[in-house]
Amino acid sequence: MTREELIKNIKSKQSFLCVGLDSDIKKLPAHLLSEPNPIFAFNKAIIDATAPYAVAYKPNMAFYESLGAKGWTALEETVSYIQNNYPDQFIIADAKRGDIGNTSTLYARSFFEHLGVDAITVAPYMGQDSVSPFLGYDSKWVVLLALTSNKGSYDFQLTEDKNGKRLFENVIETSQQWASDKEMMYVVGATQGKMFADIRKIAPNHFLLVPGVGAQGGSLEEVAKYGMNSDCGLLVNSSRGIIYASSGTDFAEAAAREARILAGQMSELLKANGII
Ligand SMILES: O=c1ccn([C@@H]2O[C@H](COP(=O)(O)O)[C@@H](O)[C@H]2O)c(=O)[nH]1
Repeated sequence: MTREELIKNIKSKQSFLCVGLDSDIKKLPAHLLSEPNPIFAFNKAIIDATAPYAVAYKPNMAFYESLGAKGWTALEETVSYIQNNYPDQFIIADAKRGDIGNTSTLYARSFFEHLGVDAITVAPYMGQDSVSPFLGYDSKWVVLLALTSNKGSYDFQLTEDKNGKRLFENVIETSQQWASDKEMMYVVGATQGKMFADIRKIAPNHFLLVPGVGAQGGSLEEVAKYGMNSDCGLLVNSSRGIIYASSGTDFAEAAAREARILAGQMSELLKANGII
């Protein structure tokens, strides 16, 4: 999906919601466990219920890989289901990959050519040759970890060099020499609040993938206040807050309700910022 198509979808849906498919076999509603592929059955119901309110889905690889071959099958079926039934949805593999060049090349092939997702999260720690194999695929994206939502973001990402530049700023500035805002986004945690203003000073146009609202307590209003740009420039993810809103037979309706609430707030924020 191109940047223009993503922006068009955000405007027409009046939403910048990304639903996180962190589908944990141990948390599935009991009645799904007798299905031949419980994770896919769960995802399918969640997708059908939330698609009207979302522009993106983000399956996190850990939840699939931890189940071995069955998990990968569930992932493939989920990606195909979205592509066949909701072709306007942007699909992000939250894989946090990145390795020496020849290994990254095969990761890129696996996610972009085999699985066929639109984007993959990549860790910047190993530098340009670990990231560049993911670039140059038509309409595919690298989502580079910049300033994450967790407490550990303080351990390295916020440390300063001798000129006072923080590591996450270095990552964002340097990586802009590798790719444009048409194929690179950054992960910035919703829990980082006012730090979005600092990020917008060095990356005014890039899309930011923002996890951390809902279960982690980040504020959607604050993210929009400091992080929204004239194209919106945000994909805000919620996983547990949506997909586990109920553990009963009404789980899909409950997910739809949570997604609708978030999308309603997003619509107001898009209007308040003159984007729609
Ligand atoms: O900084 C980061 C980067 C990635 N994540 C991932 O996003 C979701 C968040 O899930 P919630 O249930 O909405 O908290 C999950 O897949 C994380 O691995 C993140 O949280 N922070």
